[in-house]
Amino acid sequence: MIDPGLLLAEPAGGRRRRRFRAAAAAIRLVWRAGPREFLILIAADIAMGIGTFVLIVQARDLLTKLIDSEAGARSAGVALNVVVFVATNVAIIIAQAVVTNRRTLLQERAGIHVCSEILKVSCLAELDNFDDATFHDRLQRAAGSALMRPAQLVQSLAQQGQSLFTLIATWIALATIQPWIAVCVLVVVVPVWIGGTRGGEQYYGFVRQTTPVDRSRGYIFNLLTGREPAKEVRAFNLAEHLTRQWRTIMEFRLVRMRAMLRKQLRATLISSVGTNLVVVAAAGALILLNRAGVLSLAEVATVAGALLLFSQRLSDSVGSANQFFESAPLVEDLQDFLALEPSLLERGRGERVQRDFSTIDVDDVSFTYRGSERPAVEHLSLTIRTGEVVALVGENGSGKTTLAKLLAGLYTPREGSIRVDGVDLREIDTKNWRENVAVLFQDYLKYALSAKENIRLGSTEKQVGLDEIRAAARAAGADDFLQALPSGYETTLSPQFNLGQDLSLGQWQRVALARAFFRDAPLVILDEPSASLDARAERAIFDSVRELYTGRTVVLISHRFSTVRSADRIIVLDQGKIIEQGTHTVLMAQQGLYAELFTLQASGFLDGPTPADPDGEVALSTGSGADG
Ligand SMILES: Nc1ncnc2c1ncn2[C@@H]1O[C@H](COP(=O)(O)OP(=O)(O)OP(=O)(O)O)[C@@H](O)[C@H]1O
Repeated sequence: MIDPGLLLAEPAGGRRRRRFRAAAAAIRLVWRAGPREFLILIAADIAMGIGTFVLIVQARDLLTKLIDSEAGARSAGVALNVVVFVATNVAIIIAQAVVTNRRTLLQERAGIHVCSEILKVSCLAELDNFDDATFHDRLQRAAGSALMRPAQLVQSLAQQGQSLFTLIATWIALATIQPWIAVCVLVVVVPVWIGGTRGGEQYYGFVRQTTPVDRSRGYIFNLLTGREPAKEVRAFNLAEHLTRQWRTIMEFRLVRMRAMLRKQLRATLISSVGTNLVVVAAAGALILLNRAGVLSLAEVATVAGALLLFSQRLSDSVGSANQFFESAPLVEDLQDFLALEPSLLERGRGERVQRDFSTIDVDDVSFTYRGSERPAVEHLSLTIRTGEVVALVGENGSGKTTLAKLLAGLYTPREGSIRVDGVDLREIDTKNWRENVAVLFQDYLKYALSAKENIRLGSTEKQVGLDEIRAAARAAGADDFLQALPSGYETTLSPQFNLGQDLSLGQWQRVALARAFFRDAPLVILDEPSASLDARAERAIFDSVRELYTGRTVVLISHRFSTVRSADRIIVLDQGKIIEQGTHTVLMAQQGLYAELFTLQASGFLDGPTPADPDGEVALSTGSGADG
């Protein structure tokens, strides 16, 4: 479990400058998402500000005429004032409705736009990034902010603009009636505004502190609710234990949240008490000024109305400023995450390779995983020629899968290089190289999609019919059982979905093999392709490997020696280093680690101890040994 004390410090740099950058970034993102809605919103906000100013002026004129003027002059002007007042009010109501409507639409558009930008970066990121907790934290914060924050930031800016506009308009109206009150209001309002906007910043601190534990919380929640983990969680009675862990995290979160909310509450109290004090003090002043004969009754009524509006706008302004300070750092995070895109794109660009390349040179390659101290592979050198079937064997953790991932271009060597016909993989277009590689991973994915789609995902660019998909399934020995499913190849391979059906592990492995067969690539990497296959299937498939992959290069990883003995070359890895290589016969004759492991495995099938057989003629009771 993640240490709850793992708190990340806020990034360094000028805070004001960063907020300004965030606001600019949010405006850019929202503008790109919906320029039309954006313009309509701005126009409506400005119109509402102007409308409010007109309302105050009209109200003052109206009251002056009603209270102070002669009856004749009164009736002439009042009608016009009433018409303008009502029309302005209606215009404001319409503008408000438009703002609400367009804001919802713009928020949705901005969410879609930002989410697709995040997906772009996340899909471009290298496998290496996914081994990095900080990357996951950033991704989580970016994804958490994507739907709402940019639009919220722009909205808070627009609201702030509108509130400020109205505040200034009201203040000017006040100043024209009674300058002293206007000056007093200004002196009190500024500190109230600053104090009230402290709360927004607190939220970001809370999000940053809790991101790592939030990811743990999500992970445990998925363990407790997912279909895949359900069997083990039940078989090992893990539910209580995991729920307790989940609660501990939630309580940690709650403690942090309480502290944050306390600070926010303090800020809100400062602001609302301050604002109300302004209104009460001003009302008292108005009564005194009226009694002293400085202000007429009409002026008192107008100033009182303006002050009420002022206090309302002041709370709006504090509210939107809080929202700004809450959203700005999150948008900054989002912006930083999206800023990874150009460098990732640049890293992925490069030369294209020909499909008919002739050699892959692994030259003194070392690779250490992030956060690991020991290299997973160290100073590896080998040459793989087109058409060769090369097998990688070795004990658990010896570096076979790591070498396969390096060959597939999923990781970049920390030292040394992998060259395809002399060109370093670092200089080859990533997407293009991946098109040339078909990998069947040890932990392949079981897509909860139709059987057809599960195979077709091997090559989404191919426009083919069911016949080609069935041909790949047939090669992997999957056609019969897929055809027999309730809706044949259209059956969803998961009971989580309507009329879906699961497969056995061995059947799944055949589907995954079919996917790799379907990807017509010149380099095929099969990592433990027969781990779940029955003896007959294994024999049938590996007897046909050469025929299926004629002219292609196959890198085969397996602990089942019956699968690898027919390879052109067997590479034996130990603690990340190549310790032996050659054909089965040569390696058996060397009496090294390969011979030892082979003999050990073969003896498991026999009654008595088995001497190492240099010709590979060990009588396996499964009968699964191909010719060496
Ligand atoms: N993502 C990772 N982050 C850190 N270390 C890793 C990662 N993946 C593998 N390792 C480590 O790298 C070393 C080599 O692992 P690798 O998966 O290449 O071994 P392998 O020979 O394929 O093992 P197996 O036969 O068990 O599949 C191991 O010590 C393993 O713990």
